[in-house]
Amino acid sequence: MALLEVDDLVVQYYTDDGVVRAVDGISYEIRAGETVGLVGESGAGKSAASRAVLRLLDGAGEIVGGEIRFRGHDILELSVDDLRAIRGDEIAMVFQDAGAVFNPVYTVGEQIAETIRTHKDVTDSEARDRTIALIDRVGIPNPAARYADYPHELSGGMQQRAVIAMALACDPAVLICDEPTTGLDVTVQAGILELLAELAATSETAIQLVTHDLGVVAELCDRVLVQYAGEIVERAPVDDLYYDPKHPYTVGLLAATPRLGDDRERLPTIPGTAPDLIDPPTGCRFHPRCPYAEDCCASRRPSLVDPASGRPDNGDPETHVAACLEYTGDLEAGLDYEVQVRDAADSDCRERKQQGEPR
Ligand SMILES: Nc1ncnc2c1ncn2[C@@H]1O[C@H](COP(=O)(O)OP(=O)(O)OP(=O)(O)O)[C@@H](O)[C@H]1O
Repeated sequence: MALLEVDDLVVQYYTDDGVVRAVDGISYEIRAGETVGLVGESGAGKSAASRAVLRLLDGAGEIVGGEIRFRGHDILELSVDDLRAIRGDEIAMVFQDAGAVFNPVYTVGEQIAETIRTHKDVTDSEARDRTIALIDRVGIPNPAARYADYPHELSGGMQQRAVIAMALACDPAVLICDEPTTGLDVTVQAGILELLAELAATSETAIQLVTHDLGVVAELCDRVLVQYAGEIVERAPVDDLYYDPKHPYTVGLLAATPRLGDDRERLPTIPGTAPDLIDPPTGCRFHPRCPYAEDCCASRRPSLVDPASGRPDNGDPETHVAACLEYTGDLEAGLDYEVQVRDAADSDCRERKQQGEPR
């Protein structure tokens, strides 16, 4: 059964330049124990979608449509107190920025223990013991001694482990990790990813992993949602997405992801940039960057369909679906992915030449 169900969610930010529709009608569900990747380039609205789950949008942001249900209860209808009871207890978030999680004037251990005391009926010493066990579990050496450290006394990698310990404090049913390794050096990143993989494998905690890195998704996730310009353009079990991607955007992202044994010196990038969400492109939002775009792509908005049959998404999270007019029989020339990968590599090469960079 689904723990978390997001249905036709719409999130807007109000800015001086206009209304940014950061999330525009996305739907998905997450079941106990599974790890689901939400992937896409910067500005796709992944963070907005994830923050909306806990109603943690900042002042400029608003959920203007849709439903978010946790264990069947609509989160958008909950009172602030009921929401607080769920936050950090049943659903926890791991942000990129440890500074936003820990207060610099209290020790890391006190802050984790306080979270436990807020949500669970435990004595001070039980909260302390549980905290030390958590600090140990996330791989911080000398956990009893680290309990008394202030946040700034931990290295960047250790701080991020502490953030994860804080998120795990109450054994949440759902853990939302938003770019949990961004800004950390490669070795530290690998350690954090290993920790999350271990967590995914050994606990019933469902993980929603937000990242721009398909390599990370391949390592950790069971299923993937690909988000582009506020919309989900493809959804698939992880192997299907890697071995048989259906949306030209996903193909571009995969071409830009390094793989084991890759001997290309430089990876291709997707030509163009992510669109402005104040005034997104008409029709398929990817069409201005898509090598296969035809006239109809600028005027018709594709919805998620089963690529094999062209039938609308049946809502089964395991079904592979993609939003491209090719699968409803509307494209005349069709898709030829080898061309896209080659063209992307060529255009990348041309750009570098123009910039005088070595190939
Ligand atoms: N606090 C804010 N105020 C105004 N606009 C915002 C705010 N936060 C995000 N946006 C806008 O919403 C859109 C989606 O941003 P969001 O951060 O959700 O994307 P993302 O896919 O998570 O990208 P990134 O990986 O860079 O965080 C962007 O156009 C962004 O400029």
